[in-house]
Amino acid sequence: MQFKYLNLVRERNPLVHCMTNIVVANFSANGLLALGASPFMSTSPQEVAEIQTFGQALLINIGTLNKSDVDAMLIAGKAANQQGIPVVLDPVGAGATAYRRQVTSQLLSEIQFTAIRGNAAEIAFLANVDWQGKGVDAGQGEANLGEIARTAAQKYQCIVAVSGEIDYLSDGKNVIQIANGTPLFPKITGSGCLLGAVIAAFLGVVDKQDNLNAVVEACTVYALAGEIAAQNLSTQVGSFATAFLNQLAEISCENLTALLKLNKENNNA
Ligand SMILES: Nc1ncnc2c1ncn2[C@@H]1O[C@H](COP(=O)(O)OP(=O)(O)O)[C@@H](O)[C@H]1O
Ligand SMILES: Cc1ncsc1CCOP(=O)(O)O
Ligand SMILES: [Mg+2]
Repeated sequence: MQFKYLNLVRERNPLVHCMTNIVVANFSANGLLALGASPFMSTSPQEVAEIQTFGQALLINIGTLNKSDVDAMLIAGKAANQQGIPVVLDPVGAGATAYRRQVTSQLLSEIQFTAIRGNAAEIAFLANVDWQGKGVDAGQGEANLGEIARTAAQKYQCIVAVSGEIDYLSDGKNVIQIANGTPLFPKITGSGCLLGAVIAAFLGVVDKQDNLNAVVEACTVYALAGEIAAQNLSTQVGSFATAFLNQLAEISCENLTALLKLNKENNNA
């Protein structure tokens, strides 16, 4: 695999408008800054359409919802669609409550997303596949995650990334697996949410036809940064969060190839 978009993110410093949850806002902004992007956090209905006239990508994350935020997400998503700006959905806890189910369905019917990033439970819900989620966590299930990614990508006509021990990415046709990462990731809150923001940053520097490659590179760089950061840390989750932010800033395309566990498993659906 050739890494080409990471340097582009650092050169272009894309402005990523994050409509994200209150738990992860600070971590997400720090992660984007470390990577080389420019975070702008806002959920004000009065200004979110205007932001799409100068931003390079929009992230909509439903982690902590309220009516004003949902109104703003709909305004921002439609404005981004009009401006041709990539929009990423993180459907946090999508199937967990009736309100989240209703909001997710409304967002998906009124906004065309460029990519959706969620854990197994969240994307299984979108694909209408049985899975036992636990609040915002992935929970338990038996279904084939590559197929879930592919089904959701076909259904919503976008790139879908199912993150976890192995990430499964699909454009509705190809399914790509990334087996890098570290078990320390699920021990810090916001590691999935920041991944959605990082995907948005990568999408903000590429042409449409490169969207799948950009999402693959975003997830790969992210998982490898975590893997490198976790070396020698054992169970020190607090240190991991700091070391991971450092790695997002320090990781370079040159030292990635040897560690890579990437598998383009199935291109024939
Ligand atoms: N057990 C694991 N081993 C290695 N990497 C993991 C593991 N669980 C999650 N990851 C990585 O953590 C990051 C966040 O994904 P995830 O934990 O699935 O998100 P969420 O917080 O939304 O549930 C991804 O880069 C994913 O590859
Ligand atoms: C704990 C929590 N509760 C509502 S949103 C949120 C953050 C979830 O972040 P992530 O999915 O990245 O761990
Ligand atoms: Mg999540």
